[in-house]
Amino acid sequence: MITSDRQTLEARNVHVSFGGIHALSGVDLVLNTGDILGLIGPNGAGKTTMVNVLTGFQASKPGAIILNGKDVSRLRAPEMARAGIGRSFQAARLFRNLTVLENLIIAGLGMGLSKSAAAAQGREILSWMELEGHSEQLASSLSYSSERRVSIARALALNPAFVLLDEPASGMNEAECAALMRIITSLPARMNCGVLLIEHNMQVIMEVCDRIHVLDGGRSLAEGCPDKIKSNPAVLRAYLGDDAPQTERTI
Ligand SMILES: Nc1ncnc2c1ncn2[C@@H]1O[C@H](COP(=O)(O)OP(=O)(O)OP(=O)(O)O)[C@@H](O)[C@H]1O
Repeated sequence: MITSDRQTLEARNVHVSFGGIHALSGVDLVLNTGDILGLIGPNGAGKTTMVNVLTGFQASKPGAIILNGKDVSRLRAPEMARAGIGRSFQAARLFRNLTVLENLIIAGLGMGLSKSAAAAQGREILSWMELEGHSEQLASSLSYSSERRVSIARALALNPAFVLLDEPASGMNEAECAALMRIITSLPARMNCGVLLIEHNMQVIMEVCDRIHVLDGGRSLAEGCPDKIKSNPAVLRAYLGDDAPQTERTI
């Protein structure tokens, strides 16, 4: 059920280590419904690990995930999804021998909808994602770009309050990426959801996001609106190295 209430997802003091590698060290992050938050940083900064923590695929020790004031750190991935935290994966995980609409119906059924309600919801989401023409197509026969869109559509069919998208446009050409970003921009108003977006194309991130959180080496480097981030000297150094000019330079 889509509500108009403002909801909040918080990561507090998140720590994740893999052996001796500190993937995340003391990261705080807040995502509100209605907002698009960009999560950026150089390779290995900890972006995917943060998405894994927020969606219950990875534990944070110490640290906590707080959903609307309630500690949900102990929930595992399927429970996080039911609690309203959805994600898409870098590789689409569709039921390949089912149609596109059937993939969405299964997600809706899993959320307790009747078959007709799940089908109606699925058709609506396919229209948002500009995929109406593909509803009866087998998932196995989709083009790469459509398959990625369907995987986002399926995440939306779980009716999440928060949608975490890890490089959703990776491998797409410029036009496909622009079309997808136009759709992503419309999601907060359509679903009253919050979107967390990982994307390496800085121009895209600056255009699409309300706020941007920058990670570097597992630590928070900066957070703010795109204009502030693109002229932040510490962010410039992280992306451009010590050669970054000190003034009047943006990403
Ligand atoms: N399962 C794992 N086992 C060991 N090390 C890992 C594991 N997952 C991530 N790491 C390490 O943790 C650090 C953060 O990785 P992560 O994938 O979160 O970064 P990222 O910012 O998403 O990088 P990229 O932009 O390259 O996708 C990296 O040093 C990575 O090698």
